[in-house]
Amino acid sequence: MQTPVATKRDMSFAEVRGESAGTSAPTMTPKIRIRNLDFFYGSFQGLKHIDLDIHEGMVTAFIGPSGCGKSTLLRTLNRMYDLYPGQRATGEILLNGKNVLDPGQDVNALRAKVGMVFQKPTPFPMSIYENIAFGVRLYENLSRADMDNRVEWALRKAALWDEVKGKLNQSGLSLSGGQQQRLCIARGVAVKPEVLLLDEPTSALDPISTAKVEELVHELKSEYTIAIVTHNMQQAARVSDYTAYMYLGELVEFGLTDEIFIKPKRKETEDYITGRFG
Ligand SMILES: Nc1ncnc2c1ncn2[C@@H]1O[C@H](COP(=O)(O)OP(=O)(O)OP(=O)(O)O)[C@@H](O)[C@H]1O
Repeated sequence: MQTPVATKRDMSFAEVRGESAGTSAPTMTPKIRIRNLDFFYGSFQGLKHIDLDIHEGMVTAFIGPSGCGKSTLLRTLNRMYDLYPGQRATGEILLNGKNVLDPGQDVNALRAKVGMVFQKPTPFPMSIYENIAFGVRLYENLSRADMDNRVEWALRKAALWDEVKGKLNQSGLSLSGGQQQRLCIARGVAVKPEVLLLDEPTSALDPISTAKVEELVHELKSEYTIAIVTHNMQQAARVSDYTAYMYLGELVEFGLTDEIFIKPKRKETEDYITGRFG
């Protein structure tokens, strides 16, 4: 009889964390390694000693009660906080092995590799076409034909092409909320990032648009590493491979989504998942 091949769903927490479990099962490749990460808003510590691996080609969900630090953690990954005085991070965030917190890190280059989509759809006040071309031009000098192809490619990736192909010159603001959010996702993928950060991307959307964005996350993960913050535990269970449960700036538990939702190791996680918390 043949020995069944281990899938990622069969792996133990130790293997998921890259620790040796004493077996020959393959270990996952971390795209981002977070080590001893602290984050401060002035004197307030928003993140405490976070250690976490975000695996390549997988979806990692950050869940936890309001104010636990989910968005803060997401915003450290592409140094979005740099724009705000008094906010600082210490520790290591290794992207492809290089610490993005190093003072010498080119922040624009980092944001090209690590794109972000925000909670509220934020199209630029310009045409649908320009919403996508604008970001691409910051990083690449494409011919008109190549840019046309890139815009179409990104809109197809975001499952929006069929709805907008006849009106690319109309304002991005003329689209519905759900379409605007998919336009923002198209804008995010258009620059071909390695990692896509989604901060509650469906919280302002109706159930049909939410389902479309969730499908999209599923499609995109074959090419991108995705981290998603969500308040919606069903959504985390549906879209993610790994889940990180946070509380008061600390990472309480991290593991395969199936394990976190079916058999969490920590009582705090179980209380949150089962709705006994808060
Ligand atoms: N600009 C800021 N200045 C000071 N403190 C902040 C700032 N932004 C967030 N915080 C604090 O940092 C902590 C973490 O906030 P964060 O927004 O990361 O939480 P969250 O888990 O994403 O919450 P929510 O689910 O409500 O969006 C909270 O205590 C919050 O009050």
